[in-house]
Amino acid sequence: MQSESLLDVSGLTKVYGNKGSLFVPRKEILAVNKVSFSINRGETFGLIGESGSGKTTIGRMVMRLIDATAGDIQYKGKSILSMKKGEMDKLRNEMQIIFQDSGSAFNPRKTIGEQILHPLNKFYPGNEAQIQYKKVIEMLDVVGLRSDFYHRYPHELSGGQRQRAGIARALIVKPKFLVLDEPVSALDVSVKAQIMNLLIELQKEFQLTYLFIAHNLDLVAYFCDRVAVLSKGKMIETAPTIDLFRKPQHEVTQKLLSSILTLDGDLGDYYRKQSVI
Ligand SMILES: Nc1ncnc2c1ncn2[C@@H]1O[C@H](COP(=O)(O)OP(=O)(O)OP(=O)(O)O)[C@@H](O)[C@H]1O
Repeated sequence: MQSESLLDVSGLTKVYGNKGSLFVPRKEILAVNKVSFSINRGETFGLIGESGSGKTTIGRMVMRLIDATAGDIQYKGKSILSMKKGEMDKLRNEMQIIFQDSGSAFNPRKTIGEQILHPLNKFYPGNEAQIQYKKVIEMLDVVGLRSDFYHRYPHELSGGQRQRAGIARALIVKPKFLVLDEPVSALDVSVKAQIMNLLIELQKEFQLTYLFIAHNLDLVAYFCDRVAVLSKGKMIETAPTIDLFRKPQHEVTQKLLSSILTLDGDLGDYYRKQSVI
């Protein structure tokens, strides 16, 4: 693995708030408080913390879906916060996001194939329809869906299949960096493992770099190279995954780890086998 950094986040801060009025008092929430981290090419960097700790807000700022209040985000050494729209649009195919239920973002009235094809048309306009169609079929195959899924509608797919389709739609534009915002939280345990394995295979195949957001540690141990722990908007600990599991420094991290110790069945066994707990 190359150790050159792909993404550098420094002093990133987000304050949510209303402006206030005569009748509504001004209220501000410091959701992310001076967070800094770097992600190396090919690495999977985990961001964990309890609900409301600011993980999703960071993921969205990195994707520039929302504005940062302060700080900087550099992608390949270039500040994305100061990029003009045209420049950012070009970057959009390199940076993609997968949500908890990517399927909910699909239009219920269009087929899966049409919707996977949509970003392809946007980023690579003018390609012949037949070539575009072939690319979509190839991508369906990459994520483990048969070609007939092209003509299916979102409601005809299971949760796991929809998440596969969501991953196909993100990958069709050949991204280099993916924000995975709780990508398997909404899925059944057995499907969770399949999707996680798929993400691991895809990372190898396409040399992807991941920012993996999760609210607990149950998948982090086998998925992430390094992990950062967030609490109330602040990054309280960051370490290679194995170190974090063996020697958690912070009370919040210890608490998150203790929830794994009580895990029943497969995952608990998995961690014990790996000697991480
Ligand atoms: N659009 C918004 N307007 C106002 N406050 C918000 C908004 N989005 C998030 N917040 C607040 O910002 C803080 C961080 O929220 P965020 O969703 O980033 O946390 P999270 O760690 O991703 O939580 P979860 O695991 O529940 O998704 C919370 O206090 C939340 O209530």
